[in-house]
Amino acid sequence: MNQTLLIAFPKGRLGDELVPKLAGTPLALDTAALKSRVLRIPTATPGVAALLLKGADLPRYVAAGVASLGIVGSDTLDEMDMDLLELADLGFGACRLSLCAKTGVTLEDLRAKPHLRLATKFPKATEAWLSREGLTAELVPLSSSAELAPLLGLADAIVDLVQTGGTLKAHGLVETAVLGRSSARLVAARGAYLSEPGRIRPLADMLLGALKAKA
Ligand SMILES: Nc1ncnc2c1ncn2[C@@H]1O[C@H](COP(=O)(O)OP(=O)(O)OP(=O)(O)O)[C@@H](O)[C@H]1O
Ligand SMILES: O=P(O)(O)OC[C@H]1O[C@H](OP(=O)(O)OP(=O)(O)O)[C@H](O)[C@@H]1O
Repeated sequence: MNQTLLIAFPKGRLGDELVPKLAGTPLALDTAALKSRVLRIPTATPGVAALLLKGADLPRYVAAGVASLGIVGSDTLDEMDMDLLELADLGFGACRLSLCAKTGVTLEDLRAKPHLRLATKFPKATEAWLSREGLTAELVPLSSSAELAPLLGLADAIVDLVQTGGTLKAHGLVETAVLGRSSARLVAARGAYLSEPGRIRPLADMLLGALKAKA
């Protein structure tokens, strides 16, 4: 390969799951570089490197063709209008997007509120659910620690990701409705993938093969 191929790698939870899965495979990330502050990490395959990115920024690198492939949660993809080709559901990073309220507050209680306030960093999925349910609400934009909002009166309920349910429990909250499910997806820029399949498809196969071998 004459030009380095870049894979957009997620930082955070998905990256924490992905890095060990790739250890010992052709796409293992260089451990010394991972321990440094460097954000472009060589892999075990010459000519292939990883860019460490936050989920919310990652689709942009792929859509622009800067990265040939990316790995990102479907919850993030669903919030963004990016023309990406979804190549595979990688299965890990599974969680659900749920409406959650204080224990004892039911979905009917929330429906009955004349002015419902929902705190979330998922406005698109929340608006879509509200519209399906025939409800309206004021959205309170938050980017983290949403569980505090109902406890402190900033909102009546939250729409947030739930995996183990441990964070909800620790704050006396319960799920009142599941809006959707999420897992890690392998994505490519539609144009680049279709016009240069000979370049990107072998890389996608290498990644899928590496994950399969370690499964
Ligand atoms: N319990 C969970 N809570 C949040 N995200 C989860 C969970 N389980 C799996 N995920 C996946 O991990 C992604 C979020 O990872 P993380 O919270 O580390 O994000 P990030 O990219 O650092 O963004 P931010 O800090 O803005 O949330 C989600 O988009 C989702 O696909
Ligand atoms: O069901 P659980 O397994 O407890 O996971 C759910 C929690 O994890 C995420 O938060 P994260 O730790 O990413 O922090 P954040 O509040 O900054 O998003 C999510 O927003 C929930 O708060």
